[in-house]
Formats: sequence, structure tokens, C-alpha cells
Amino acid sequence: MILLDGKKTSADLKVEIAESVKELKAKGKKTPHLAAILVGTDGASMTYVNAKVKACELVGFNSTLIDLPEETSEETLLQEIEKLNNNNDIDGFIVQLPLPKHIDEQKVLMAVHPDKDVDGFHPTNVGRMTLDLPTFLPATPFGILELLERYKVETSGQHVVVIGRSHIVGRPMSILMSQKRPAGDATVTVAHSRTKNLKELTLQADIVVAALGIPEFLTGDMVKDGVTIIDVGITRIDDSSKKSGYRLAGDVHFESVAPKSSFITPVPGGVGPMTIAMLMKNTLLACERKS
Ligand SMILES: Nc1nc(=O)c2c([nH]1)NC[C@@H]1CN(c3ccc(C(=O)N[C@@H](CCC(=O)O)C(=O)O)cc3)C=[N+]21
Repeated sequence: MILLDGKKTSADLKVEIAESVKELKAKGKKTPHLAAILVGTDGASMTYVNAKVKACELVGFNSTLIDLPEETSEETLLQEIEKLNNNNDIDGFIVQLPLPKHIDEQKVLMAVHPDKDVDGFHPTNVGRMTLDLPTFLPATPFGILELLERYKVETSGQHVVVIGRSHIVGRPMSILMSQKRPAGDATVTVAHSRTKNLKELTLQADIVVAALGIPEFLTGDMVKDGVTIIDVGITRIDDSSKKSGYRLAGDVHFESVAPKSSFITPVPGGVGPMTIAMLMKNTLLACERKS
């Protein structure tokens, strides 16, 4: 069993990105600048956004955090987005999800200028991804491709079962891995909450991407020996024995699945840190594309 170490790989990536930033600066080019809009004070969202700001500092980017109260109107949020669209110093920005219920998420994502959409969530960029044109790949699927590639996990001709069809992970992952590309060329099955006989499918999988958001859902009896496991889930579970008051659980029951795996991502320290590193990579790209 080999751990797909997202913590180490993301650290390597950030060193590479920091090198590129130094080169840009040496050439007299501008410093990459990422902005993030956070609406409300959800604990997990604040953790992730703070991690993004910290990553910016580490690689030498400028960063701006726009903190809006929970009760912010859709109109005000759209105005903030327009300001970032028009601010020449900002190379890319993200609107942290989920948004409060009174805000139309699709409307917000469509307001972000595609050239600054480093999350890759705008319909234009989703279309470009689907057509295999240059774009910003969504950070979590991008990070998974990068991990598979760096660990030389064979994907060509392999059967990948993606569990989950979300717009930010399951759906793009299924599209990307079926494409002719590094970490692609796979045969992909997308499973979801309506899938019948899921275990029958996962038992046939060479690679399982668990992205359904149910803690410890995938158990050892559901996979074959030698499987590769990508665990995208990350749920906070109350645990009074921890200083933070919670522990993190993935969508995979690690204890029973790991012994049957050839490669597996841990939670924490797997897909999560890769997501942040790829957001940095997209921001660097956005900055380079401009100049
Ligand atoms: N517009 C937008 N873009 C996103 O990319 C986005 C988002 N909204 N909303 C939420 C999800 C989730 N996400 C994570 C990022 C880092 C970790 C991460 O670094 N996790 C650490 C643990 C962090 C902890 O202690 O909770 C780990 O897995 O090791 C996890 C999850 C980005 N997302």
C-alpha cells in the first residue's frame, strides 16, 4: 500500500510555484494576486479560505480576503464580483462555496469573468474543459490528476468508478479522466445516490474516486485487491477528545480499505492540500496569461 501524500506533493508544488514567481519578478512582471470572497462565518469555509491566504504568502503572491456578513444580499455580492472583475491588479479570484441559501449560486458563478475564474466554475470554462481547450481546471479534480501523475498511477484503459456527480468534483473528474490526457484515457462510470447495486460496480473498479460526502461510506468489502482509492470527502465529526472538538473523516473507511489498496489518499493530508496548491497554480497561470 502506497500513500498518495497530498501534503508532501502540495508542498513540492508550492516550491515550484514560488520559483516561477521569483522568475516573474526578476523579469519585472507583476506579482500574482488572488482574491477570495467569503460570505458568512461557516467554520470549515473559514479554515479553507485562511489556508488559501496562507498558501499565497508562502508562494509569494499578493492576496485579498473579502469578508462579507451572512446577510449580504445577492446584489451586493454581485457588485463585489464586478469590482474584482474590473480591478487590473487582481489576476484571479474565487467565491467560497457554499453560499447562504438566499443567494443564487449559479448566478454568482456566472458573474465571475472567465479569465479570472481560477476555480474553473464558470460555464465558459466548464465548456472549455469538456472540449479539452486551454482553461482553468477546477482545483480539486486538477489536484487529483496531478497526484495520479506524480505517483505514476496507471489510468489508461483502467475502469474508474466516480461516486458523486457534483459540479465541482464528481462531474468534472469523470470528464477529465475519460479524456486523452495524462492521468486520463480511463473508462469511467459515474455512480450517485440513485445508482443500483453500487457494490457490484465498485468491486469492478481499478480506481475509485469517492466524492459523495458521506463519512466512511466506502468499506473494504466494496473494493477489489489492488484498487487505487481517491478520497475526496472531508467531514468534521464531533470528538471531545480532540483539542479542536472535531476529527476529520473522509468518504472512505480507511482502516478496512487501505489493506486492499495499491494506492490510497489519506484524510487529512490527501486531496485537500492538493486543492489549495492547484488554486495557486491556476492563479499563476492567470497572471502569466495576462502578460
Ligand atoms: N469556491 C470554492 N472553491 C473551492 O476550492 C472550495 C470551495 N469553494 N468550498 C469548499 C471546498 C473544499 N475545499 C477544500 C480545500 C482545502 C482543504 C484542506 O486543505 N484540507 C485539509 C484539512 C483542513 C482542515 O483542518 O479542515 C486536509 O485535507 O488535509 C479541504 C477542502 C475547497 N473548496
